Amino acid sequence: MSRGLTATGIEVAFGGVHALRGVDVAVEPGKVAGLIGRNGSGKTTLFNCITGFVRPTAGRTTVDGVDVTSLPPDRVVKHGIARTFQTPRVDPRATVLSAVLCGFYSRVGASFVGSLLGVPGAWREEQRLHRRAEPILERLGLAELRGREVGQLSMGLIRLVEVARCLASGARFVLLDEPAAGLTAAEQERLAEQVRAVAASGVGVLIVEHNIGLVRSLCDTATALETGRVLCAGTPEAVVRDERVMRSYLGAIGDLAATEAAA
Ligand SMILES: Nc1ncnc2c1ncn2[C@@H]1O[C@H](COP(=O)(O)OP(=O)(O)OP(=O)(O)O)[C@@H](O)[C@H]1O
Repeated sequence: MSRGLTATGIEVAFGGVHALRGVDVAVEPGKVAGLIGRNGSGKTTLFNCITGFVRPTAGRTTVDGVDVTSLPPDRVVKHGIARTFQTPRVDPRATVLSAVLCGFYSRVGASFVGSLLGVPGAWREEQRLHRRAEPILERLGLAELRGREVGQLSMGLIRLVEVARCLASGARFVLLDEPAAGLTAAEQERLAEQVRAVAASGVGVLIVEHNIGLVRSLCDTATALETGRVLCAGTPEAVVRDERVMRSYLGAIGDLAATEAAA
């Protein structure tokens, strides 16, 4: 059985718009795979496809060899895939801590119901989950904010809370959609450290990111999309230096130059 998350020959059409045309992407356990491409190239559609929000018209998605193509999102989650959204989906009235704990509850649903009903043992379980959440909050720089309502935070930090929830979920594969957007340089560095730590624990990460510096420093592999097709795939270094990628993804040239000037 092949290990990893693979999407092979994925095709998606919205009416006359071919959002994805025969896209292949693979994420190995313990590795970080980057997905780049200009706006509208199909990155989010690929995430939606892998996680069951959009049905492909052709192609196949497998998790550790098990076919999960066209399963609905709640069934895909059970195969060990968690994701974030470009516009975070976190209850703005939840505290930062409870929003992150939701990630654990998605795996141990009974505990949540138990704690609501005051079932004996549920309190101890709750405390155990708190102890697991704390290091993630700490490492992402969210510990001080644990009691704050999510809705009071900046969009960048709300995105980070969603990342924390996702990383806390115990999923074997994590899909992060532009997690660094709106973060300060220090917050981005903490995010990168945490993603590396999660990958080092054996989790496979697929990350959509426009920040080329972050892609180069964080990812083991990269895939560039253009108008729904794979333009180029390989090491991040090879992909960001590929002439076709540079031409297609103009922002990368500026980012690349800035990264090199800073190095
Ligand atoms: N629900 C939809 N209905 C119709 N067209 C859609 C839908 N979702 C995406 N598209 C189209 O599919 C193409 C790919 O969009 P997608 O959002 O996947 O690109 P993206 O690379 O994630 O862009 P961005 O970086 O702006 O998020 C675009 O042409 C977009 O307009």
